[in-house]
Amino acid sequence: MIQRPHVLLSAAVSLDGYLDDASDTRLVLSNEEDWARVDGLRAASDAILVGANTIRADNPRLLVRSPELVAKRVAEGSPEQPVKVTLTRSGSLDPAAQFFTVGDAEKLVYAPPGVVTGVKATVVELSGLREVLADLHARGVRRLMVEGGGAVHTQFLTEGLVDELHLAVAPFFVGDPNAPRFVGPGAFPRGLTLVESTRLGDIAVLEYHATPEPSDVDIRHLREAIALAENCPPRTFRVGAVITAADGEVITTGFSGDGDPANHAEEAALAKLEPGDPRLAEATMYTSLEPCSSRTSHPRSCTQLILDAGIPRVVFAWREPSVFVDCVGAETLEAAGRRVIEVPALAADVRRANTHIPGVHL
Ligand SMILES: NC(=O)C1=CN([C@@H]2O[C@H](COP(=O)(O)OP(=O)(O)OC[C@H]3O[C@@H](n4cnc5c(N)ncnc54)[C@H](OP(=O)(O)O)[C@@H]3O)[C@@H](O)[C@H]2O)C=CC1
Ligand SMILES: Nc1c(N[C@@H]2O[C@H](COP(=O)(O)O)[C@@H](O)[C@H]2O)[nH]c(=O)[nH]c1=O
Repeated sequence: MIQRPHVLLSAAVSLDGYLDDASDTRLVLSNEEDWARVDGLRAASDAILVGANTIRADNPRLLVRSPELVAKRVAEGSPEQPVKVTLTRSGSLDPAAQFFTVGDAEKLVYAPPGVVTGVKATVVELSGLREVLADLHARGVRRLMVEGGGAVHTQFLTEGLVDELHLAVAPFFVGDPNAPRFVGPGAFPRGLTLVESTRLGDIAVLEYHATPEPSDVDIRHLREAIALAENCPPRTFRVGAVITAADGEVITTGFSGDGDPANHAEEAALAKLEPGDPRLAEATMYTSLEPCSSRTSHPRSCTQLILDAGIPRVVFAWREPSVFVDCVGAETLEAAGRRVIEVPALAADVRRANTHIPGVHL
């Protein structure tokens, strides 16, 4: 299983959810007390990440400011300052930006090959965010603070890669649609629990923890299952399924019509394994649609197949609508003691693959 750092996402927002105004100068939302809180979060991190646009717009230093906090880091055996990290596709970064020129911290730039030149930093070949996190972990980063901006926050949240979210809410409105928002449109699949709310003068600080299920690994495999449905003919429901072993490794996949035109996705995936495969006892079934609970084309429903295979955990995106039958797959599995996790934030992607079915709309 790929290891990644703990990710804490931090932002200051206006009451209407903006990170900045649309002017050339940076909007300060935090007050002194709040900056001190942010400094504490930086000091507790191994690395701080911002998007390239934040470097271009704000020219941040990304340093721990308090000498006491710096001394505490050193006393604990950490470098004086956290590693600075940025992401860019364009490579458009000014070598004179304070990100590169202020402080002795290590600087990492994740970018496609050849686009970044002239900066005093280690340039690492970029693929996806998960690969960035795996690379940071391999470099010893265990706690990553993501400071923004909105494009970066949106990606971390929609990929389910945020463990903690700390939001400072300033008591005013920006009210300008040209200003950057905290997050853009997208599917936000993980739940958040409010664990602390603190008042710092006029600033409200809200601290959330991501719910453990669905995890980022669950989100990744469920999206793989949803993508598999693209292989299905538009005959009946177009569904994809992925089964993983206890270590998260994919052991089989399937989609509607795979192997036999009447096969359901879960059935097709299971048919590729030996009956009684011992990995199934700790497996997770990811399926884009709730497993069916009754059918005419084959003798056993997918719910029954999952029960018979001994799969203890099922993650799905879209609860079956009552188009053909009233499905009770989720309830039946739960009643049998199986763990069932529904991720409705991803249901729109499944509906999109099924608009050929009467009554299914986006
Ligand atoms: N209030 C607050 O707490 C904060 C406010 N801000 C504000 O946010 C605004 C900036 O936010 P925003 O415009 O959304 O930009 P971001 O800072 O999120 O940066 C976006 C840029 O980062 C790069 N990037 C993002 N994701 C990836 C990826 N997966 N792979 C490669 N490169 C990637 C791209 O750079 P490229 O274009 O070079 O390819 C992209 O254009 C500023 O106004 C700033 O003041 C920022 C941080 C905190
Ligand atoms: N404006 C704003 C934030 N902006 C963040 O702080 C960074 C500035 O870092 P530095 O140059 O080290 O002070 C900036 O690039 C952005 O990531 N953060 C907050 O907590 N509150 C605020 O009001």
